[in-house]
Amino acid sequence: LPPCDSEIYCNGNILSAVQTSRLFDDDKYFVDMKLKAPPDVVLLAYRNFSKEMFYGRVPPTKLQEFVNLYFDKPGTEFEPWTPPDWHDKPKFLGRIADQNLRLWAEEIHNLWKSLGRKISTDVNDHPELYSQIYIPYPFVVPGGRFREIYYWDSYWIINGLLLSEMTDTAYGMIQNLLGLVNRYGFVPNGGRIYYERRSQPPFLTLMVDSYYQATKDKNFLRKALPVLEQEYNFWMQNRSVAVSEHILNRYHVEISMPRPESYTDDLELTEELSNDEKNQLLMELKAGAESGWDFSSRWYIDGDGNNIGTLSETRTSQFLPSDLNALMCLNEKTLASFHMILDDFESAARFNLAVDRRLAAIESVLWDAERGAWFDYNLMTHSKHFEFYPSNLAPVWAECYSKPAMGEKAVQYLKASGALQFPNGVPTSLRQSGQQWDYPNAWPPLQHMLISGLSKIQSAEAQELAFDLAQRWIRTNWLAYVKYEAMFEKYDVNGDGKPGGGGEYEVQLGFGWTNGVALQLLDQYGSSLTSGSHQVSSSLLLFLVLVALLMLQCSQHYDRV
Ligand SMILES: OC[C@H]1O[C@H](O[C@H]2O[C@H](CO)[C@@H](O)[C@H](O)[C@H]2O)[C@H](O)[C@@H](O)[C@@H]1O
Repeated sequence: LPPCDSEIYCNGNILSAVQTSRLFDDDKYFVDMKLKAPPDVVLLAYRNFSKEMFYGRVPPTKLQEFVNLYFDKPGTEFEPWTPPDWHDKPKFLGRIADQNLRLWAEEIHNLWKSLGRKISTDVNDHPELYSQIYIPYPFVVPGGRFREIYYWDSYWIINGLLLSEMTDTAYGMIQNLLGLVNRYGFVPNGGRIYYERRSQPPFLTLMVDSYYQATKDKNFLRKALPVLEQEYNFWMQNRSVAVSEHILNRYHVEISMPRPESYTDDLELTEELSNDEKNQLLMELKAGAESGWDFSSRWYIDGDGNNIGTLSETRTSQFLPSDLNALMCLNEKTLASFHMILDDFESAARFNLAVDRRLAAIESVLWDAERGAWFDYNLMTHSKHFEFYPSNLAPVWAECYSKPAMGEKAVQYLKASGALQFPNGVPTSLRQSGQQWDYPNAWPPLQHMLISGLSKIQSAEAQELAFDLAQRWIRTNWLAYVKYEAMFEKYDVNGDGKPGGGGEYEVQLGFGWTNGVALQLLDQYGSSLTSGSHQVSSSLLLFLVLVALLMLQCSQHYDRV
């Protein structure tokens, strides 16, 4: 892969000086700014400017002046845009029985307008002035500091858009991502040049499937399929490992620079290390970002047993993740089904064979019959990592297991795990590491995968649990919305409507995947979900009726007296 060679946005003296001087609260702010002059002009100006300073170290006030002179604030790369396919009464709203939830769903549906972005053509004409990667179709961003398209977020965003009957916007987002595969061979983490050497969980095939299920557009499928296969091959060639006779996937990034958008975090964490250790940790942190779980004790190499561990023990590439392999299995099944739809039986057979191999690999390496779930496999200790994560049930979501009894066992595993004791969602783990992909945070994509998986199991117990978790999640989102008039990227399982926290940046509002998941759950369970407040109002009503009766009785009594 060609490295990101921008001496402004990816490496170089200006990046280092601005970030280490902490001119901005969030390192991502600077690398999202637009250049007011071509990079060579800015680089030369900086060289001359810093030469005049004592010892070449530019004082922060002077540096701020330099930044003001040569950079525009983030966000100037967009044109005003309102999705033309937005309309105010998509059908799914009518299927939501609880009036509070229906009105709230309408507001979430409205949010697509404020989260829609169109990149101006100047980014295409002068890419050297921006870190934003030009993509031709408008798209929906997560929100807050996330001012660009994100790979796996887009799956839940697109599912929400399809419910909102915004098929054209969903189509454009998928075309953008297919275009990125044509350009890079895979989909980058997000639409910025500093993200272009790592990916995120590969959900593009499932996005195409969601779009196909909504439109039945075979022409679209025919054009998308070779690109999806290209992406699949990237993951099989660059992100796989053999364990005995099996091949399984992992996250793995071989670039050892600090992440420009989290520059000072990476510098601080690695400053005491030897060069080799530093390079290794920087690669593992990027693999953590590729997993979408950045960061989590899930990737700490010694994080089993009583020891929580620290971020510097991150060894993401040394795990074969249960959820990534479940996703790859579902991708293989979906690619086989696409070939069947297009009457290419030979290619369908090729992918069905891949599914058989994947199932054998998952069941031999990740499945634990005694515990009844699928666990990440540690390549260093050659053993499974038995901590609780919602991802331990990902094969249920992907329906990638060979016997129905395994699904039922997984339900019992979940019930005994200790993760269901929280009224506001299932936590990301049971460890409080201070990282954002750990306890007490609960994330929308994980809730959705868990609920959707349980709802596919036949037993009444699994179905009831799926509904119960959907009700808890909707209540959490709704309570937070009532309190803050906002949707958050993550929530705290211990507060009734409390946003999540921890990690490298402040909790963000918006929020693309949260909205997509809420709309999907409101659609799936809309006839039975409640906001809880009509229960309050019915008890209030009962109380008022009793008071009225009492007053009536009293007045009759006084009349008689
Ligand atoms: O700036 C730190 C990291 O931020 C992103 O990760 C988080 O937000 C993404 C957008 O919602 C989400 O996809 C990811 O799962 C979150 O952990 C970014 O993706 C990272 O690469 C970046 O280092």
